[in-house]
Amino acid sequence: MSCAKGLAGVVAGQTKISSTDNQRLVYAGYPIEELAQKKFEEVVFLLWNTRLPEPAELITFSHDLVNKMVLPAETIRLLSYIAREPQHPMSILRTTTSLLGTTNDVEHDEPPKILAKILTAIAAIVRIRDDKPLIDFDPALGMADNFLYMLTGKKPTAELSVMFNTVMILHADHEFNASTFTARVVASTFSDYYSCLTAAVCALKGPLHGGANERVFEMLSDIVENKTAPLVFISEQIQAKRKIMGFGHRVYKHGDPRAFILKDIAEALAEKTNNQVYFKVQQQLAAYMLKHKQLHPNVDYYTALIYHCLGLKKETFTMIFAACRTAGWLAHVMEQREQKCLIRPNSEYVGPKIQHCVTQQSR
Ligand SMILES: CC(=O)SCCNC(=O)CCNC(=O)[C@H](O)C(C)(C)COP(=O)(O)OP(=O)(O)OC[C@H]1O[C@@H](n2cnc3c(N)ncnc32)[C@H](O)[C@@H]1OP(=O)(O)O
Ligand SMILES: O=C([O-])CC(=O)C(=O)O
Repeated sequence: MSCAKGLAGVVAGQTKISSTDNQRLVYAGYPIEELAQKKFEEVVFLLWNTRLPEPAELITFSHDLVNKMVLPAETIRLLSYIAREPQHPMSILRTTTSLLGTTNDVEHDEPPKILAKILTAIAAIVRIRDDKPLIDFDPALGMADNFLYMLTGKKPTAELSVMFNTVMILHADHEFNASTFTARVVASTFSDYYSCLTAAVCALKGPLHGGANERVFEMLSDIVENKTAPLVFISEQIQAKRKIMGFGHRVYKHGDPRAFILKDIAEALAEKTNNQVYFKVQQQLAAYMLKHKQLHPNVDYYTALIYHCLGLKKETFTMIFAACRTAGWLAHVMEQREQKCLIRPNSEYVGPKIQHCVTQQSR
């Protein structure tokens, strides 16, 4: 038996939720470019039902999601300790996701409540770490607006609301990426929702996956703060054979379709918040990477600047990604459960040939 390194090119299962075929991202048949201007809840409905909601259904669905954006008092009490720990926020989120699966009402937790709770928990982690009071959801706002409000304490303007909904939609799903596949493996054993999500958070944390967005901003601030020439910086990194975070993709070899949309949002927000210096650096790095490595920015490249412009700290960036992707993880967990099939591939054994233990008598 031979194996494909990193399962590259291997079709590991079937899904109706999303596709990256032909280098395009499509959710349940709808191109991402057409969905980008919708409300986050509408896209969540699409991912969970593989159809868009009727107007009345959308109102009920959104209302239901938003009204579930509360945490049990006991969870908040525990979070106020856990979130202050010095570990990385993604480690805090890993523990929090697991913790959410141990409260008394967990038996009745279904995807809408789970998604709502995770968003609220992420906002709470950010606020607690900043020593700021927690913000209650506003029933007049949608889910993405509430999430941003609960994170920053400011109600988004109409313009910001459109941008943030787009950011959340573009991160919501991506077929069999590493974290979603992890969630599906756990789901395939008929484990519970929170176990699947906890495993997914662990996979997303790594720098080759969702953890890249934080490293992108680290690189940008390093360049800006040290007044290094971007082209000098990048050529040195490439010569040293280092990977440049936010570039390259396992599936997209001609550019990540999400990055094209996110680039415009990053540019607009950078201008609004006086952060153009970072955007200019990003443009120079991207031009170098295309010319010398034929590599394009991925989804994590421009979101790093977007989150910075929203006033978020870089350590929290991957949690924001996790919040958006929870919608997709839940869709895949539901689908995997319906498929009723254990994921258990084979391995190619490359260890020592058959040998025998030397017993006392044969010595
Ligand atoms: C949400 C997401 O997960 S999007 C991805 C986020 N991750 C990152 O941005 C981390 C940086 N990027 C990478 O590490 C990779 O591009 C990955 C892991 C995303 C995809 O990689 P793979 O498809 O496995 O390709 P692989 O890592 O084997 O790269 C192929 C070649 O391109 C090079 N390459 C790929 N990405 C980069 C990069 N960002 N910087 C420099 N070189 C790179 C590799 O060094 C390799 O070169 P080689 O053939 O000379 O050894
Ligand atoms: O699909 C992947 O490998 C990674 C990715 O872009 C995502 O999860 O959004």
